[in-house]
Amino acid sequence: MSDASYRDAIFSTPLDRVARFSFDERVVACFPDMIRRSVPGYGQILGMLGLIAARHLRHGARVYDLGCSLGATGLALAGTLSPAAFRYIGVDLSPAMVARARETLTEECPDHAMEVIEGDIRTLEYAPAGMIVLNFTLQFLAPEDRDAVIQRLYQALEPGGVLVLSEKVKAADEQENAWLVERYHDFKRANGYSEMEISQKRTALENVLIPDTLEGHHERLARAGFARIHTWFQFLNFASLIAFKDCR
Ligand SMILES: Nc1ncnc2c1ncn2[C@@H]1O[C@H](C[S@+](CC[C@H]([NH3+])C(=O)[O-])CC(=O)[O-])[C@@H](O)[C@H]1O
Ligand SMILES: O=C(O)C(=O)Cc1ccccc1
Repeated sequence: MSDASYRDAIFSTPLDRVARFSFDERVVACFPDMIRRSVPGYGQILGMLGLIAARHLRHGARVYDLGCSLGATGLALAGTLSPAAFRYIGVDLSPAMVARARETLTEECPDHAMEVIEGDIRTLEYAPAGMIVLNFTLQFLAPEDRDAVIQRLYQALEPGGVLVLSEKVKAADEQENAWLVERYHDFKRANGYSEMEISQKRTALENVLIPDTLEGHHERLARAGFARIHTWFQFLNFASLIAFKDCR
């Protein structure tokens, strides 16, 4: 079993051609370290998911975790909620991520109902769900696919259901955006990334991770039909929103 976790050194050596970033075996091996050192507030967002579910999830309802990577959301929920409280369904397109997530969740949460599906969140047939988590995944879809996905998720949610959407965001104001990006790079430096790692990662993510503005997210969620939308977390250019489907 390959449950070792390594320090992220993917962009630590000079590359003559920086390849597009992809979620392959090399990334899986260092993913927990990478996401913790690269996403301001990641641990706090995960910690709140269980508390949000405890308040808003119908007992026993399905929870989808879309772009689940190694199943961190599943682990966080299982750490807070009883086995009868929810059924977890993680979905990821990367076979390497799915294999590792299945191993971890089977081992760490033997009493909870934890399923991981290898699939594309754009085309998946969704069953009715009480909560859907999109943690840093929508940003990797082509911008023209994002409206349709959010509309499908709205349809899949039960009345009273919630969508939690966490994303890297951009500020509409150029100066504000530049300041946020510079401080984000300071954050990465403070977390041990070198200038070369920061700049090569930036190149690898160009045209792969395309951030929307917070206003853009609010507008898209409203267009899909969500009754109430709150930004409940922001740390530099990283934010999390919660959207409520009306009880009818
Ligand atoms: N169309 C798609 N369908 C399914 N999965 C996809 C698709 N496109 C990308 N992915 C998957 O979305 C995940 C994004 S990571 C999410 C972190 C996690 N949520 C976490 O809270 O730890 C964020 C990051 O690494 O920056 C990857 O595992 C991709 O394989
Ligand atoms: O490393 C970066 O520069 C990133 O933006 C990485 C990232 C962003 C959002 C979620 C996970 C990783």
